[in-house]
Amino acid sequence: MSEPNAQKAFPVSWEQLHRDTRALTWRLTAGERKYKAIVCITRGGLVPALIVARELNIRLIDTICIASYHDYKEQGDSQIMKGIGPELAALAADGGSEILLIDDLVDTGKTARIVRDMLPKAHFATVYAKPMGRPLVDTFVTEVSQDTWIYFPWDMGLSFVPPIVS
Ligand SMILES: O=P(O)(O)OC[C@H]1O[C@H](OP(=O)(O)OP(=O)(O)O)[C@H](O)[C@@H]1O
Ligand SMILES: O=c1[nH]c(=O)c2nc[nH]c2[nH]1
Ligand SMILES: [Mg+2]
Repeated sequence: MSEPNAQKAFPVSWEQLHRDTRALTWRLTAGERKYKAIVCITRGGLVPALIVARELNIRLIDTICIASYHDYKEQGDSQIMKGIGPELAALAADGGSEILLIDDLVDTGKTARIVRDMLPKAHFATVYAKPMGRPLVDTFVTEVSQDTWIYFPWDMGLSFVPPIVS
């Protein structure tokens, strides 16, 4: 995130994520392109990839395992722990024109740049986008400002909320 001190919160429930990811899939079906495989960027891309795979009836799914936010909200060096597997070598050979790359969001675009370099012809889709990363995404659903932190349902739990007026 470019402005770590100026933060707005954008909490996303499971239902909203499901709805937004279905909306992403509808956008993906609007184009002519057909995909033979999904490559999701773990871990955040796993849940959207499940939903898109179900909607597009794609069963060939691989992962690229990258971590860059080691401490909460603090970006460090990107660690690539796994690239695409040998089963997808033939599909990746032309740069991935029949591969759909999925992540939950783009923020600074650092992760997106790494996967785009690996598969330059793949279609890159995310559910959410921030302005710095947006030019690197082919299809997304909702844009939030750069100083917004998106809270995903797997990172949250039910807790007491103090009344507005006390
Ligand atoms: O555009 P960027 O600034 O690179 O940020 C976006 C990436 O950051 C998050 O992943 P993270 O590295 O936190 O790992 P995770 O998916 O395992 O939570 C998110 O899931 C994206 O992959
Ligand atoms: O849960 C998250 N929310 C975000 O807004 C974000 N940006 C990068 N990585 C992120 N992870
Ligand atoms: Mg991630």
